[in-house]
Amino acid sequence: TRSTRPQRLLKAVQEKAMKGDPQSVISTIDYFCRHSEWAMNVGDEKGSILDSVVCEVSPTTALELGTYCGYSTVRIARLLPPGTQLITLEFNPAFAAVARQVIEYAGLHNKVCLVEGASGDMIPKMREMFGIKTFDFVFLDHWKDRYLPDIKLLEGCQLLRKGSILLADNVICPGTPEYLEYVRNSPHYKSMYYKSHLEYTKVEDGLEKSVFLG
Ligand SMILES: C[C@H](C[C@H]1O[C@@H](n2cnc3c(N)ncnc32)[C@H](O)[C@@H]1O)NC(=O)c1cc(-c2ccc(F)cc2)cc(O)c1O
Ligand SMILES: [Mg+2]
Repeated sequence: TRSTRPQRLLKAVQEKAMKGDPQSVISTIDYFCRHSEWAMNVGDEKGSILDSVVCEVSPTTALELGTYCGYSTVRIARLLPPGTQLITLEFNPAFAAVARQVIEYAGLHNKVCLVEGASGDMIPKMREMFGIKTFDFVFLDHWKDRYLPDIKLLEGCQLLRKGSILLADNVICPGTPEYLEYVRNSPHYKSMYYKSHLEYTKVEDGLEKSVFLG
């Protein structure tokens, strides 16, 4: 049967990237998505903004919602110092299988824990599964209508602390109107918008960074 796009992306990584070199895995995926097949990775332009926020926060505990092929997982994990933990949730088993191999190829499997499951089910289990107290950083990149219910779940499970940083992809395209309205008007958050473009295109998109105020 015909391969899937994530499988073709993985093949490009295995054939063209340097094993153990996260930057080469990132560049290979970006090249594949620009010149062969578009894929819904955060991409290089928004990826640079993600990098700068991760460096600024330098989180000890980080959570990613929506792994897909592991592109942003590699971007984040490559910037984390040893002893830190990035937990990434993906509920599609086929995507998770590809992501595991991309993360492994980049040599970052010791810094990443990929959990197969839906965010709504897994968030309440974070504390018992990983001994996590709170998350310093959360990257939201999963179903766009799950962003709002999931931050409310994170709040409800006391997994955010004063100063926790949320960074949300796709707040313009495909768009997360309810989420934006909430974080921009809630007294519990201070938000700012980073204008950019939809990965590998000229379409407007952006990232919303929100600080939880407690
Ligand atoms: C949602 C996907 C990303 C992944 O998230 C996993 N997922 C979902 N819900 C959950 C959960 N509740 N728990 C765990 N994992 C979960 C899924 O299986 C995908 O692998 N991302 C997108 O759909 C996405 C789409 C576009 C896009 C933009 C313009 C277009 F014309 C077409 C598509 C751009 C982007 O930048 C995206 O990020
Ligand atoms: Mg996205």
